Amino acid sequence: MTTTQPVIGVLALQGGVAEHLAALERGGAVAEPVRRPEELAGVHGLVLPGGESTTMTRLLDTFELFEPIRERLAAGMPAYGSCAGMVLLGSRVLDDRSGQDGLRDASSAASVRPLAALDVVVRRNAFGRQVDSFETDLDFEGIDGGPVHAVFIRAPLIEKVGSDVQVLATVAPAEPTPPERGRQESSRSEPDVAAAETSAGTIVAVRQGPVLATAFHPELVGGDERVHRQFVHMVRAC
Ligand SMILES: NC(=O)CC[C@H](N)C(=O)O
Repeated sequence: MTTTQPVIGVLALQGGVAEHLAALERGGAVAEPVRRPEELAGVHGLVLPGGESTTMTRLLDTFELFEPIRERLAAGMPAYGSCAGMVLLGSRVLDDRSGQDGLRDASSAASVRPLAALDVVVRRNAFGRQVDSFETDLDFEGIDGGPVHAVFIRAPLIEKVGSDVQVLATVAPAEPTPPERGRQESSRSEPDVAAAETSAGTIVAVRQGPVLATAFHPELVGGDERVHRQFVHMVRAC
């Protein structure tokens, strides 16, 4: 349409690239896939999509994009990460509770190397097997027009935030699942309990300056691009 539309890149190494490109276009941006440093240089902001943060870490190295993206972020480029993208934008990454407690920071040689654009501690695959994937409606600070429908897929959550980080949405405490009639209490599996505790009041969307992150996938909800529109506004404001 016009030159006033910001150009927003979507990191296109793996994951839900097409959905983000479409949501950004609907949200008022010119959206471009980014696979090479030269493509990164031409965008005003960048979306890091969902997928697998370990795989994306490897691909960022292979495509020689880790350092250029880190530098742009350090220089104030607006960014939005969903799910695995949120993991990559964090400062420290914890593994899921079933694995070793892999506390990793931006300087360690680990399977997930975060870009450290957000002062948060992120736990991968945090919701446990019972709620591996789920959908819910969330109040989202700064987004009008009612709750945002949120799709969580093997989602991370944010365990700690720095003082400059604004919490935009949390998952409400889960209702404990009543045991089925006639079912032995002892037959209830561990993950039921663990999942209920983990999802209680946990942080699933944050903003720090020009960086936005959600543990869920708004790009998968057709007909509602309010989160992407919010990011387009953030890019315009920079
Ligand atoms: N839907 C997703 O992006 C899943 C994220 C994935 N579990 C990870 O840790 O990278």
